[in-house]
Amino acid sequence: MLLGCIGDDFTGSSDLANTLAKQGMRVTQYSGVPTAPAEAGVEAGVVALKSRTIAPQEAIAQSLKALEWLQAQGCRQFLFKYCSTFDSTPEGNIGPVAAALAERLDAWKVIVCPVFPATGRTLFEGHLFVNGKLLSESGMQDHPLTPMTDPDIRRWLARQTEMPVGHVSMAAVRRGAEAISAAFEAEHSAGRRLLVTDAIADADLMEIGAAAAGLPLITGGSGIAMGLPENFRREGLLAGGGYDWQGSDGPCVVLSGSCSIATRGQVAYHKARHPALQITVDDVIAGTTTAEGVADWLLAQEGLPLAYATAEPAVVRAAQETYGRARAASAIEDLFAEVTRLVVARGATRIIAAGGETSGAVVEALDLDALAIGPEIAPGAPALAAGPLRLTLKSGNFGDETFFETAAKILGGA
Ligand SMILES: Nc1ncnc2c1ncn2[C@@H]1O[C@H](COP(=O)(O)OP(=O)(O)O)[C@@H](O)[C@H]1O
Ligand SMILES: O=C(O)[C@@H](O)C(=O)COP(=O)(O)O
Repeated sequence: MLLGCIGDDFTGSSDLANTLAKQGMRVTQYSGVPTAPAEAGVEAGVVALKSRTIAPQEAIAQSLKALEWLQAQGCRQFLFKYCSTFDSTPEGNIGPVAAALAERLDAWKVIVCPVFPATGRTLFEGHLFVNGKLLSESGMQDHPLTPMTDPDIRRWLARQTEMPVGHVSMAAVRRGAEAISAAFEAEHSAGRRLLVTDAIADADLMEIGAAAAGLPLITGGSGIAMGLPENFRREGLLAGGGYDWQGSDGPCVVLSGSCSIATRGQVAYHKARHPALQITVDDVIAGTTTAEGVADWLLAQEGLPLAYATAEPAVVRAAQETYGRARAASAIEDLFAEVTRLVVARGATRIIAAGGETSGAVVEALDLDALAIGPEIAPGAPALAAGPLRLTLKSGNFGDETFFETAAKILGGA
């Protein structure tokens, strides 16, 4: 294994695995830190954690454990993957985890770059934009767990960690890999260690990737991985070839716990055309909606059934005010976890999950050790395979409104 990756959620990890696979690396995604050594032939290992919104100390502990396993597999470079919208709170967990990994790896020039141009995430003068809007005006300010109210990534990161934050501007990035390396060096000389790096296009990420050759630790969204495989290829270290994808035509269900704008559009589109069951926090907590009931309903439907807790920000806020943010979230996540266990036990072979936390609950419920990476369904969202199961873990804001239909077809082998 050459490149060791730690993802702070399950959708984000599959997004990263997709990028690395498209750039020609043999990738496996692991659910949590494996207990056994990796199988032979894996060039990039992505350890998916569900550490985005847990307590910072716990996120650090899990990330260091993942790092130790990846080191034991022989990795020579490490990547900490977080969200392209920098999903975190003023306490963390991006800053605390990045700082802990940097300390452990003795890394002094640590790139911080959430940019993902294919999904509209760009960074200019340290400010993050989503489809041309400042992060804090993009809808992310209403996220149920990590409301992003400041678009200045340098300022947000500096609230999370005492490790000095620097900046590499677009002016340097546009001059190419050598200039970027020189800018990293200048920041390092000035005592700055977490280097927020501007980029607005794939070409920028390729240059940053080239400048990252040999750096022990890189952090960012999946875009920052684009240029890394080429460094290994140049050294003759990549074998080429990938996973031979085959679909499954078994029963397919869609489970959506994401309340992000793109998912809300997908749910609206889907429920106008397919059977759809709305799940509310009130009903789950009152016990009037049960996992058994939802599973029964899903498996009794024709077409492509959807169970969704997806709701508008005002509805989410009301549930959080009544039950607290954590209780509302875990009520929905625990329900989807149990629904997943039940539908798979009863024969479902295709699962489409929407939302990072939701997908984490779904995959953890299935106790899957390793996921193989199949074709891309939408930018950042690949098809995945584990034994007879075919699944996709869709980040909240990825995919067009037909995503669930398209995913079902690709998981089916189309
Ligand atoms: N109706 C709702 N009210 C309150 N919280 C909700 C509701 N529906 C879903 N949630 C919670 O919101 C969170 C959404 O996060 P996530 O699944 O990561 O989606 P995204 O990828 O869009 O961020 C989950 O913890 C989920 O359980
Ligand atoms: O980088 C991204 O945007 C995604 O890979 C990701 O991490 C999204 O997280 P969720 O929206 O919470 O699924």
